[in-house]
Amino acid sequence: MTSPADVGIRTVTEDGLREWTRALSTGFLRSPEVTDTELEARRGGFLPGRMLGAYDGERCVATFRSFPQELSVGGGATVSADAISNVTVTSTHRRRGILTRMMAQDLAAAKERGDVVATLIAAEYRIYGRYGFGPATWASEWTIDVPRAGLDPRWSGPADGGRIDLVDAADVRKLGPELHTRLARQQPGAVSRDERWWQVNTGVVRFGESWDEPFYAVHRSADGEVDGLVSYEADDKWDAKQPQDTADVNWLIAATPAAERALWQYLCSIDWITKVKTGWRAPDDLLPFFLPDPRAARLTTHADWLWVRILDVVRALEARPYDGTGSGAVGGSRGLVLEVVDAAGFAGGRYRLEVSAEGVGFCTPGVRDAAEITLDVRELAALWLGDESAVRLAALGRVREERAGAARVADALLRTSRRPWCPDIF
Ligand SMILES: CC(=O)SCCNC(=O)CCNC(=O)[C@H](O)C(C)(C)COP(=O)(O)OP(=O)(O)OC[C@H]1O[C@@H](n2cnc3c(N)ncnc32)[C@H](O)[C@@H]1OP(=O)(O)O
Repeated sequence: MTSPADVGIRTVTEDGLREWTRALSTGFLRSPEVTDTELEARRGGFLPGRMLGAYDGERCVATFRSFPQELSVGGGATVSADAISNVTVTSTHRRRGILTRMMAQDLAAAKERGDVVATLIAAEYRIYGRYGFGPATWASEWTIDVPRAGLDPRWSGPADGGRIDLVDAADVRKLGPELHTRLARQQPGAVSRDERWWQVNTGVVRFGESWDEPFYAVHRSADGEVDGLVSYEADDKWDAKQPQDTADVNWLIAATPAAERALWQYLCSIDWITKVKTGWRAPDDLLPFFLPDPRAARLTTHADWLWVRILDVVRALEARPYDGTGSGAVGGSRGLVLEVVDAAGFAGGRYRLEVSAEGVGFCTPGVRDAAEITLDVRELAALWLGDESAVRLAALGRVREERAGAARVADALLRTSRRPWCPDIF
């Protein structure tokens, strides 16, 4: 067996895409055959310098890809992210440190570029904490038992002058980007969708030989503005002459609660549909409470979703808006001194976070004041967008209070009234 040192990591050239794609499929337990269709799709997403492969001789045995992304942090602000995807190590070469080497190389490059964070959606919970990532957003999936929901079976279109129309893929590519930007601006945890995202998700770019066109429905407000869009599929299930179709939501985005309600109501009103599978929603989604009987929406999955690795603490903490000032939480003190531990050396140090009455954060690095709270950079990632509670992490022994009550101050500063949510998988 080759020693780990003989497995070289290098950036992938366009010529090497077929071999790299074969390794990617192998790692994800898909057929290793690389079709010309898939190769063409991969070529379209090729970013020089951002794809890594590990090679044992000429054979690619590990894959890693990153691409530029904007991560919304609330209040219309975003930070630049190094989005990581397509991470695989072939089973013959696992647990020999190959991922660790690829990750170190990619994160160093991201830091050098000036990215504020790195992001990923983790296949398994236990992989990425060791590299400084923490779960910054969670996602929930419900299955709605439509007959139990208590909705009025009579005509149920929007009563506020809005309307719902079915549209086709070309309309989605035209209308979707602006609507998504509108949603992302107000949704901490949302990530940017580039033109390619819309092409992949409307069948223009295809990885497989077949594509089943989904249904698309748009919600327009009373003044004609597009403020909601859903992509869904339906199976064709019958049981004893009774229609038992499930509507499977690929994605649903809405910029207003009215649009969101109208689209769920629409999905639950389609004849033959007895179940609606919601896809990945915010953990505090409005959905169950739109239904007269919220228990008709059964929670089928609740799991960590977007993992974040903070590379630049100052820019991360200054980018997001703050609801609270943290004032008065501990003996009238305002702000917080955090000791951030980062074994990889990207973001460690002592920082003071202060928040003005207007909700603007100021972060000073290298302060000499005594730390009030000590935490690893992965815990800071879980707290950063407001989802996790420092008091909870302190109870778990993952945040250390150097001053009694400091975790409560952290919560008063960092927590948000609605939870962050990332609607996408990448
Ligand atoms: C963003 C994404 O793309 S998510 C998709 C991730 N990919 C997959 O899940 C595909 C299947 N799995 C794989 O390809 C590989 O097993 C990987 C990529 C998860 C790990 O690659 P490896 O090269 O084996 O990891 P590496 O040897 O660098 O492991 C480093 C450490 O992480 C641990 N580790 C790695 N994977 C796992 C895991 N799935 N569960 C628990 N621990 C893990 C190792 O035990 C090791 O621990 P140690 O440092 O204490 O010894």
